[in-house]
Amino acid sequence: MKIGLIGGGNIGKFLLQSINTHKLLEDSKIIGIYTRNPKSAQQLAAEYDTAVFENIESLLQSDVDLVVEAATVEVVKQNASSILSSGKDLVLSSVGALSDLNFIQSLEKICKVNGKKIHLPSGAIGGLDVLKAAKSNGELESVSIITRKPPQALPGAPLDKEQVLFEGSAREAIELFPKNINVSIILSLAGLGPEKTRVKIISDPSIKKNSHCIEAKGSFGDLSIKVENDPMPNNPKTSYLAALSVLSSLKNKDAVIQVG
Ligand SMILES: NC(=O)C1=CN([C@@H]2O[C@H](COP(=O)(O)OP(=O)(O)OC[C@H]3O[C@@H](n4cnc5c(N)ncnc54)[C@H](OP(=O)(O)O)[C@@H]3O)[C@@H](O)[C@H]2O)C=CC1
Ligand SMILES: O=C([O-])CC(=O)C(=O)O
Repeated sequence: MKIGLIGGGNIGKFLLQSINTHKLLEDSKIIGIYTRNPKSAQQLAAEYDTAVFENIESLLQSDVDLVVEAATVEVVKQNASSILSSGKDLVLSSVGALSDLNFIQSLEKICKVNGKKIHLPSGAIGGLDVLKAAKSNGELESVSIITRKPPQALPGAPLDKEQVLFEGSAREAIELFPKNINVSIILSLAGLGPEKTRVKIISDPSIKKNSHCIEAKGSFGDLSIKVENDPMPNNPKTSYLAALSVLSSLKNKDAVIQVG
C-alpha cells in the first residue's frame, strides 16, 4: 500500500518511524509527506526515506492508495472531500472534524460514488465497541467523558490550581478545544452523537498523564472505563495511544477476520 501523509508532528513522525524505518506495516510505505512547513517536510523526507508533496494538489495527483491525516481539524474540513474524490482512502487523526452531521453525510456520498472508505481510529480512548453494540437496538441512554490533562496541554489553563475549563456537549467542546478533545467526537460517532455526548475538561497540575473517564448507561447495563495515557514526548496534548491507534487502524483495515 502506498501511503501519503499529511502532517509531520507527533503522530506523523511516529508513523514515519513505525512504517518506513521499522517496517511494522507489511508491504506498505509512506511514499510522500505534505506538511505546512516545507523545511520540516524536507528534513523528515531525508530522515525517513520519503518524498515531499509541495502542496495538497500534488498529493491528490499522486498514485498513493491512502492518505493518513495527522495535522488539524481544519485540514480535514478543507481537504477530506477532494482526497476521497481523487480516489484515495482516508485515515483521520483529527476526527473532531466530523462533528457536523451534514459534513459526514457529504463525505459518505463521495465515498459511495468513488468506492472509498474513511477509517476513524479510536484515538486516545477505548470502549467504542461497547457503545456501538449498546446502541444497535436504540437503547443506549447516556454517554459522558471527563478528560483530565496537565495545564501545559490545555490552552488558557492556570499552572497553579485545578480548574474545570469546560462543561457541555461534545459539539461545543471540539469548537473550543480542537487540539484536545477529538476523543469526544469519536465517542459521539460510536454512541449518541455530538449534541448528546456530555464532556468535562479539567486542567490538573498534579498529573503527568492525559486521562479519559468514560461512562455510559443503557439496556445493556453500565460502562465505566478510565484510560490513563502517557503523553507523546514532544507534545503533551497528544497521548501516545492516539498514535498507536492510527497504526493499528492501518494494520487492521483489510483484515479478513475483524475483531470488535
Ligand atoms: N483522535 C484522537 O484521540 C486524537 C487526535 N489528535 C489530533 O491529531 C492531530 C495530529 O496530532 P499531533 O501529531 O499530536 O499534532 P502536532 O501538532 O504534533 O502536528 C501537527 C502537524 O500538522 C501540521 N499542520 C498544521 N497545519 C497544517 C496545514 N494547514 N497543512 C498541513 N499541515 C499542517 C503541522 O505543521 P507545522 O509543524 O508546520 O506546524 C504539524 O506537522 C491533531 O489534530 C490532534 O488534535 C491528537 C490526539 C488524540
Ligand atoms: O491525546 C489525547 O489524550 C486526547 C486528545 O488530545 C484529543 O482527543 O484531541
